[in-house]
Amino acid sequence: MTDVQEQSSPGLITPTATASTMPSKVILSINAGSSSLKVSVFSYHPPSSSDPKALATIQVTGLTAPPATLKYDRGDQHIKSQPLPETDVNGQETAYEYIIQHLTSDAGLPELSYPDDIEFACHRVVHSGDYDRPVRIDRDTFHRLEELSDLAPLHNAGALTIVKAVHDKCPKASNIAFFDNAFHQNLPEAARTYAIDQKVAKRNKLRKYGFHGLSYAFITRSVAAHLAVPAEELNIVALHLGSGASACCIKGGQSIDTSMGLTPLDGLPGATRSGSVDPSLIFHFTHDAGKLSPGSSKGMHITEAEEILNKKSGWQALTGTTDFGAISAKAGEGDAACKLAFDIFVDRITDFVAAYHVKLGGKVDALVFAGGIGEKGARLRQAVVENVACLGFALDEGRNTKPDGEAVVTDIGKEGGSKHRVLICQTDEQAEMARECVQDADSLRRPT
Ligand SMILES: Nc1ncnc2c1ncn2[C@@H]1O[C@H](COP(=O)(O)OP(=O)(O)O)[C@@H](O)[C@H]1O
Ligand SMILES: CC(=O)OP(=O)(O)O
Ligand SMILES: [Mg+2]
Repeated sequence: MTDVQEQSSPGLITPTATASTMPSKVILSINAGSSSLKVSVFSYHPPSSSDPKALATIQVTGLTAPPATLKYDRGDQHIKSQPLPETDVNGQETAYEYIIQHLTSDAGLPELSYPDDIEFACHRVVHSGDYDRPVRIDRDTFHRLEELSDLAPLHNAGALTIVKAVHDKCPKASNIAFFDNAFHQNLPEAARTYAIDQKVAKRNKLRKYGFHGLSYAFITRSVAAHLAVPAEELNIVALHLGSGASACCIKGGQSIDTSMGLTPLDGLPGATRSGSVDPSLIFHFTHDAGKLSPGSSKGMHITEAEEILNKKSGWQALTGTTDFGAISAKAGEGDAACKLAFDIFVDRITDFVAAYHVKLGGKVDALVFAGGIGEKGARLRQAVVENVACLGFALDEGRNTKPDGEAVVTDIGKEGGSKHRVLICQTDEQAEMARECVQDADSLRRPT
């Protein structure tokens, strides 16, 4: 990748001229994570359903560890990285406004000069309840997804704020929701059922849903292609380690278990999340567990218990920062709190890798690291692989510390010394949405 100066503002191009000179259509793929907003711009040529072409990716990261940082890549050029003043960008909504303004005023991206150039806006919606396929968001679906905000308190509301902004500012775009839990829809009954009164469970839809599914779908396809194995035959243990972290056991290309549950709180700890704890712990932590937290809003009711476990725990509570890169570095320098946070993460990840290795009967094509920490955290990968060495995993130290930054999938396993492959996959939830969108474009497009 080369660094280039950003081009100045575009000259005025009329929407008609844009449409007549640009026969391709633009897809905006929007991924509202718990600490970041990542937006990619794609073009595609209807009616072709071949993979859309990535034009640009812009991301605001570190929303929970201000100042947030902007990173912008167009084509294969890195355009800029810069911190953003907290007064300008301090949450999903302001981040989106900043991003769309930035994209439409970049002369180097003539395909997206006006909001109306966007045909499809794809939104990553973490919790879908019962929807198992992407849906066009109309008034009815919007309200149904709004009702689920309580179950994904760090995600759904932020994503829906952006849906509203796109709807207001780009009225011609079709807004499509892609669901993070859809990949896990065929979890075996024993894996998805909690041992509670089944009448209540069914009535209130209390079961394991699992998340990070767009990422796991991308990982499954990319790793299968890399290993030249049909996706339907691929067995992997995949780790999506970002601000929210999860593990997934993928057998024959399908999720057969995953660490997140009814909500993204369960399983591994994260930036501000506790991960699994004894459910009784919260009643000893505070007597106000069941009271509504002041963080509740009209559209989202969360209790003190949920506020504490989702937003006041994890790396933030243990170390004072949500930046796992910094925690890793300080752990290496001997900082006790950071070392403990690092060791807790490694310990919990180890448990899932071991359990999923057994669920796959030891027939594991690869252990796959993905997400911000999985892709960039060499120390973390090394510590995890050392812990599961007895299962037949080993790293090539050189490739682990200096993986190929450009490849989607990189092999970091020890050649001849690792029974199972160890891979890094640069996962791309935005690309996954755009690809699924193009494949179903005719049924997803809003009627004219
Ligand atoms: N070099 C690094 N080593 C370990 N972790 C890193 C590194 N660089 C970034 N990270 C971490 O990646 C996490 C963000 O992951 P990402 O997948 O982008 O988040 P999100 O869940 O918001 O999509 C943050 O905790 C960040 O500190
Ligand atoms: C589901 C989830 O936790 O997502 P993220 O890691 O993007 O916050
Ligand atoms: Mg993410």
